[in-house]
Amino acid sequence: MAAPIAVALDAPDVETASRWAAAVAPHVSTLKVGLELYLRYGPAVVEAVRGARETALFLDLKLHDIPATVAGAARSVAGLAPAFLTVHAAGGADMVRAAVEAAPETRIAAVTVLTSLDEAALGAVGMRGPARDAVRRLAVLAVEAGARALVCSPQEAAMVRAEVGPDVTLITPGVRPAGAAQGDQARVATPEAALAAGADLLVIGRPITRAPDPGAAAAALAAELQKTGASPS
Ligand SMILES: O=c1ccn([C@@H]2O[C@H](COP(=O)(O)O)[C@@H](O)[C@H]2O)c(=O)[nH]1
Repeated sequence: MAAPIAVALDAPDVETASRWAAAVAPHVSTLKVGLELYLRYGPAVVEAVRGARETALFLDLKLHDIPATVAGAARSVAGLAPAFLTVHAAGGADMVRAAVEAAPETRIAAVTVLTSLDEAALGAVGMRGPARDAVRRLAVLAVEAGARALVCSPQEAAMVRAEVGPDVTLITPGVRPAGAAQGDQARVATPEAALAAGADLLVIGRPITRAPDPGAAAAALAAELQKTGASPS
């Protein structure tokens, strides 16, 4: 079985993204298309990276606007049949609900607090208190508004799982294999720790795509997760 990893295809051009997709797809469950590619190429890039593969498609557009606009945006991409589409939970319950109702076949994944933010950065934008308090609040709000998936850091996964129960898909970026560069991620953990904490899907970009051989890097991570029993075989 493919490892529960969504590879973030954050590439400057569709040729690079397609090459990465072909290399990693045999080893992982999901391919993630984000703002860098989608804003440049639009829906065509989704078809290009998906190709004829069975791999699930995660459209990470982090919608954040008034409810009517988010509903329209979600409807616009629903035809691409993404397994997941992200919205920011901070857009509020009505906004999350609007996305859920506009794209009923897609799992709307509400981003709680970006994994690049540490306590100081959160304080600077006016969010007082520890990150995990904001994550908890936003997770509950989003699930009550109908979101069936949540995005949080692996450091909050166990707390969120306890809060929202087993049926919500927990997606964790901020995943770094031991020794990998942290880059701009602030709240991180290893893949094994993320799964042990209750994550269902690990978002991993640069540790795979910037490796000399992205296919080999994805295969090694998948094998490691299986060896440690962290991933289903
Ligand atoms: O809180 C969030 C939400 C989304 N992301 C996205 O995940 C990947 C992470 O890539 P790495 O190279 O493994 O850091 C990237 O596409 C982000 O847009 C996130 O990091 N944090």
